[in-house]
Amino acid sequence: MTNQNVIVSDRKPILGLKTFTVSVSNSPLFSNSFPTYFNFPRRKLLKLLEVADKNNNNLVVAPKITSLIDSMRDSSPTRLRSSSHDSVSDSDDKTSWIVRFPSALDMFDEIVNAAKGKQIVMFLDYDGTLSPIVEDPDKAFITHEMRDVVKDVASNFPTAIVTGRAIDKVRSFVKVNEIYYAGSHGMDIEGPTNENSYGQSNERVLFQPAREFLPMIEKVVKILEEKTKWIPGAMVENNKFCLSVHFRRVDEKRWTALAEVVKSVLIDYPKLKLTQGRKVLEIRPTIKWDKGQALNFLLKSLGYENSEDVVPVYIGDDRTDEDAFKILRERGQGFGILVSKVPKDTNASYSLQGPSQVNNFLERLVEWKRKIVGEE
Ligand SMILES: O=P(O)(O)OC[C@H]1O[C@H](O[C@H]2O[C@H](CO)[C@@H](O)[C@H](O)[C@H]2O)[C@H](O)[C@@H](O)[C@@H]1O
Repeated sequence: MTNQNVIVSDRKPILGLKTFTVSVSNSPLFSNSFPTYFNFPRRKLLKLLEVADKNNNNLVVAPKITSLIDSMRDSSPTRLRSSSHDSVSDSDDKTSWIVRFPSALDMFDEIVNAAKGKQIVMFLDYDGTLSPIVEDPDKAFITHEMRDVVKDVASNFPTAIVTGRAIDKVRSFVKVNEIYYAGSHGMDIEGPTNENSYGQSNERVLFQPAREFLPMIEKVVKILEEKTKWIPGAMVENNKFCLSVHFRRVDEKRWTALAEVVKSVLIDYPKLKLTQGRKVLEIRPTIKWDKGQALNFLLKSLGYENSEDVVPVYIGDDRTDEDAFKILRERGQGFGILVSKVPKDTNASYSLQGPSQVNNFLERLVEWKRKIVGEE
């Protein structure tokens, strides 16, 4: 049993169950590093865990592959489903959802009234927020109109793009230098490269809390590229301090195989964790750092750590943006705006239906700011 990683499936507490599904890898018997699954009686499993513990092996509690596949089917953040037994229809759901999370365009006056005399700081997610979701991640371009409005926003408010992508990639799409970029889900933070209206420039790298993981991520990218190349449509994207395994173009029949490859590779990397976005499995360091922490870091860098006079506005469409929405709720400041056409479970306060509504919202914000500056 030495040098084996034991994965106990199911998140249920161990003591309550009679049998468990266990996967074993790295054994000479299973050298292809695909996980092998066994059903174990509870008593035998506890013995196995005892041995694993004595041998200092890793013990990882992981979700069952079936629950991973289920959540791969869900959109991100989790889509709300109407429950058939209480005969709530999809349209009823949508109506009650839009009442709870009204359009940020309809609530525009409330938002800017709350910001009067205060400093708005803008946080913008990239994919699905500034650019529409497309099949090929390398072709997720933004429109000229969106680029222009982002530039205008950046010259009126401190602005950051907060993304799961590598900074270099997202900068090559956005092509605006007067803003902050927080790439790799906030684990790579850079300041503006051109001086912005706030005199902030040339600081470049501000914070990289996962620097030590760089070689590990590079290695895992290579392993996954190799192990997924037989799955048509699968694509591994190196996002510097994290990586994405895309399945948007993979036939659903092969999702289980892909998820199993990813999970089997991760068995050897207990310091990496698996999360999910929109048709993408994301692998990142287990450090306690996410888009919400990046938002706090940037507000602190801008001098607003304990300020009452700041209104952070965060616009995003993905499960990972929920970390930032949650931080805004905890701070009791600003507004989270979820970009979604369908009801989703969210910590945001308002909603917008897609990048073109985001564009409208940003235009109105710039107009409003120009008007109040003109009046002063
Ligand atoms: O934080 P974000 O900026 O939203 O980045 C999250 C992921 O976005 C990208 O993938 C998503 O957009 C692709 C292009 O539209 C789409 O093909 C894919 O299915 C989406 O998941 C990016 O490629 C990923 O690396 C990011 O993790």
